[in-house]
Amino acid sequence: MSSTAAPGTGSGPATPAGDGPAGQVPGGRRGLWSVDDHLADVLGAIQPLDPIDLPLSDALGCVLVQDVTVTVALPPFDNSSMDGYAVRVADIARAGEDAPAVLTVVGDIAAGSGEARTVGPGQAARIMTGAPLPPGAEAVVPVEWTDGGTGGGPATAMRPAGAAPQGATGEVRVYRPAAPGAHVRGRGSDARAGDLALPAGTVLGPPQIGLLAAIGRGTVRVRPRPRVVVLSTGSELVQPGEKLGAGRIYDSNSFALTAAAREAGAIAYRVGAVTDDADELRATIEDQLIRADLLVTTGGVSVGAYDVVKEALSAAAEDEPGADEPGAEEPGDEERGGGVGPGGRPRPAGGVDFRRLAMQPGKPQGFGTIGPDRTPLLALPGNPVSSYVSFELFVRPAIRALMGLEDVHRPRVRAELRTDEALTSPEGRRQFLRGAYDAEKGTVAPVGGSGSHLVAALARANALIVVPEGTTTVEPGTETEVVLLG
Ligand SMILES: Nc1nc2c(c(=O)[nH]1)N[C@H]1C(S)=C(S)[C@@H](COP(=O)(O)OP(=O)(O)OC[C@H]3O[C@@H](n4cnc5c(N)ncnc54)[C@H](O)[C@@H]3O)O[C@H]1N2
Ligand code: MOO
Repeated sequence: MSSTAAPGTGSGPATPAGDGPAGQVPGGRRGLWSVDDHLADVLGAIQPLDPIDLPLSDALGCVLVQDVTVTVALPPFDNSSMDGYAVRVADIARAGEDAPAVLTVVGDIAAGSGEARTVGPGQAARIMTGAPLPPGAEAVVPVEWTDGGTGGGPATAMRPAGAAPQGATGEVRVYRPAAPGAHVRGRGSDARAGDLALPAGTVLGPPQIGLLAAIGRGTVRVRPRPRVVVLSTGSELVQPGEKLGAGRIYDSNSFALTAAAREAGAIAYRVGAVTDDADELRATIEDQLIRADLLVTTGGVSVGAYDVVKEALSAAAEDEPGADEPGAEEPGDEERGGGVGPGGRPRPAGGVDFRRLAMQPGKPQGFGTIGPDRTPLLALPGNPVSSYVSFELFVRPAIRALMGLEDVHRPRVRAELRTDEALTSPEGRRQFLRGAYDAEKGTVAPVGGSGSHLVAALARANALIVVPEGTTTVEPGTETEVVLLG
């Protein structure tokens, strides 16, 4: 790798971009924001959502905010782990193939039985898996160790109670002894009442949901899934399924990003494309605020005459107190407030800040808060690959931070670059190339080129190859940093 920067800066602490023609100050008016500074700015403005009580069936993937104690022992009572006969061990101590113990069957105990008859000396109760061990019984012998009450030698199964009700009475021959507790699942052997079932901070996966149900919890206190509204902009956009006119393209961003938001754990709402009309966009955003914990827009953040997101949200920010923005000094470098930028420059409490990042793709970005609840809004560039890469790097961590998850980032690995020709990357930009990562070989190969319109190549990729800011050429065989996509 011909490099002037240490590889792997993508996962390191915030570092100044220190590059670009416009200056050396990270987040400064004329500077480029580094990827890390932008991410830190976004995450710095995100608070985990307030906890709520959720029905168990809606809590998958959520973070528990309270310790949950076992109230009902697991299992709640001694019960059989086999279909068989509940017996007293002394009665079958000398049982063998040729000398079976013959016991009187005192009845059936099905799973769910409440009161069961006591098993006395010389007696057995026919018992089903999960049924409570009756008083007096000390062990269960599986039906395969008996004649099943037929008198016809070793059984393979019980006779159905409906077809052969006599199976619950009569005699049973037992061919093998059993130790006390054999085939009995003891009360509290899994968890005892008072034990900690799950500590606060647990991410609820299927097994944890199962445990909560097993101990009888109908609702749990968790941080909810964030509601994420995804809104694409562009008068050229047509919804899939509709007829494509001249100069029009299908809206793929809103679909890709809504799917990505769901995959990240959010409840995602896709809002079909809004045309390049600032009033319409403002009205749409206003309508959507009611159901949004986070807003994501795509398109309209560059320097064109119809870059509507910038126009609409910059105008909105002008109404915010303190939104003084005299003299943006170069195209694409306008900034709006909401917090304190990495350069230490104070920003007003609300509004969206449009900035350029030392990154490719994904250079133009907007971030800020909007509406009375200061809902975070990330304005992503419109190019499909740019918006997706930006989502992975900034929106996904934001969603996961809202959920209260500790682990907000995609995993990163190092892999050997497999390519015929050296890769080139623009000086001063952290490049995220699409790649095919092979975990077995520990290699990654570029998929498609660096163009931010290459959606077909993106669909064949499973990773992003990170080329650090100071690197302009990466030779085949170089160990590179790779972000693994889901
Ligand atoms: N003079 C300059 N032009 C551009 C610059 C620049 O610095 N100076 N930056 C370029 C970069 S980098 C990017 S990225 C784009 C970002 O532009 P916008 O965010 O304003 O996005 P649009 O202009 O609306 O669209 C860009 C491109 O993507 C297509 N698009 C938009 N939305 C969708 C969608 N929902 N589904 C599919 N495709 C979409 C759109 O048709 C355009 O082709 O600006 C560069 N220009
Ligand atoms: O930065 Mo743009 O996102 O290259 O395509």
